[in-house]
Amino acid sequence: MVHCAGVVTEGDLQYLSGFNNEFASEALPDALPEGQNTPQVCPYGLYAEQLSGSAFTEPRHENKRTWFYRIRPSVKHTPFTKYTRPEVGHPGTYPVPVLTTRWDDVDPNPNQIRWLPFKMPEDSEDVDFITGLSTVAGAGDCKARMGGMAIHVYTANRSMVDTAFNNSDGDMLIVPQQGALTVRTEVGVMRVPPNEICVVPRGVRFAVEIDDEKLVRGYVCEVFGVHYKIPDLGPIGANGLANPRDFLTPVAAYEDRECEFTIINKFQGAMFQAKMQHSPFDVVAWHGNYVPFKYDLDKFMVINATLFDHADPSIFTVLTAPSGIPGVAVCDFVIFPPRWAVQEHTFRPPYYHRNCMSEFMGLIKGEYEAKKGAFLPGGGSLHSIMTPHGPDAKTYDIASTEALDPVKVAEGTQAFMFESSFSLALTRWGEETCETVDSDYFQCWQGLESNFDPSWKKT
Ligand SMILES: O=C(O)Cc1cc(O)ccc1O
Ligand SMILES: [Fe+2]
Repeated sequence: MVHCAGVVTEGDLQYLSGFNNEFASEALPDALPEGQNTPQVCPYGLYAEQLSGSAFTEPRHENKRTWFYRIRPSVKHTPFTKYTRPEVGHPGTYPVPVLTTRWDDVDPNPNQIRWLPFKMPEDSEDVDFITGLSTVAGAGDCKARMGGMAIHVYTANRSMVDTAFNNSDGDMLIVPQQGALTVRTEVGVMRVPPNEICVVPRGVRFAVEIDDEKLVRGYVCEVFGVHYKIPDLGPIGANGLANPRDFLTPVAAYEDRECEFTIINKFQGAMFQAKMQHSPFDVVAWHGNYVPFKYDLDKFMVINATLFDHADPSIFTVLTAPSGIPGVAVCDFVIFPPRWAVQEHTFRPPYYHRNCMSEFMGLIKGEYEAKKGAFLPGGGSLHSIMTPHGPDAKTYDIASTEALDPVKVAEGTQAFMFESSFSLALTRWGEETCETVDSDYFQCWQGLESNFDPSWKKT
């Protein structure tokens, strides 16, 4: 057997390793045209089709496109018509999902918000990734394309069948919390279990399949007008945090299948559908750098304070969707992975703070170090711009008196944050319909008593 460096095999799937590489992949030998993109006739009688992820004229290092060599061009479909998602859910058990980009649904709410785990569909409901997607919060305009984002949660108990999603609005970062997803895309197939994440760039068609009879749940961060990148490392050097080689892009995989297929298109926040008589997953070969990818969060090379004080969470940035302002993100995807805490004479948990950024947090597994036992996997929290937050009273008491031995913190845990420079607005679904807002959240800080002692003396 020949081992090809840069090709990673997981089960029956193969991936190409690297971030933002110029990749090439063919499912049949010689399916990629040699030396040019658009030959008069392509190998195997395929059609050439370019998918652009940047303006044609963007600087070379920002330029993104992929050439598909496919059985039929994507344009062979019936006209788009308005699509209404099938009614699923009902108040009291599984709340009706709502997908929106309207950020004035409810009055602004600066309060600290915590959600108990988002509710799963019942057996009697047929819910797939698309019908079970609900918008929790967001900001910015998907039309202006000057930056913006939407946070969604998905819950599902069915695979998408003969249906693909085409999001014309934004790139989707998908964070599975429960249940593995098989993400079938035009580029190839990815298997994404919890503790891995994937990104499907705007316009790349995909379908989410789940294992039989399983319930799945997770979080999605959609960004408008920008793409996710790995952050610059500055003085950290050439290595560290999320290393480029650990990002995996699927190899070409095609199906030549004639059947009635539905393309669901999210365009300017509205949903449309078009029919085609074949599978859109018919790309036999492709080359380019505008591709979906996945990443295993356990591969993150953690850097932290090794002597004293609490480092800002930007050291845990996995991916960033930069705004045009240097160092300011439309959204950073930050994790709080297992790591050693060794700081001396330090209050080790997150500090109390008010931030000029919005912080949405989710929990994939375990418990979060600032709110042990009270912030649950599959739930969430939102600490809006300038809204105070920090460890709960119990965490404060423990962390201000504990012996500061080296300890492994967050073992078996994976909490994450979508941190945005946008002032995120809750949707009605996020604030009411979802039925999991924990109205007692503020109580967790009410036990923080004054320890002030004016007679205190330096020793
Ligand atoms: O609020 C939070 O829990 C997230 C967070 C963690 C941290 O270690 C420092 C700042 C911060 O916002
Ligand atoms: Fe915070």
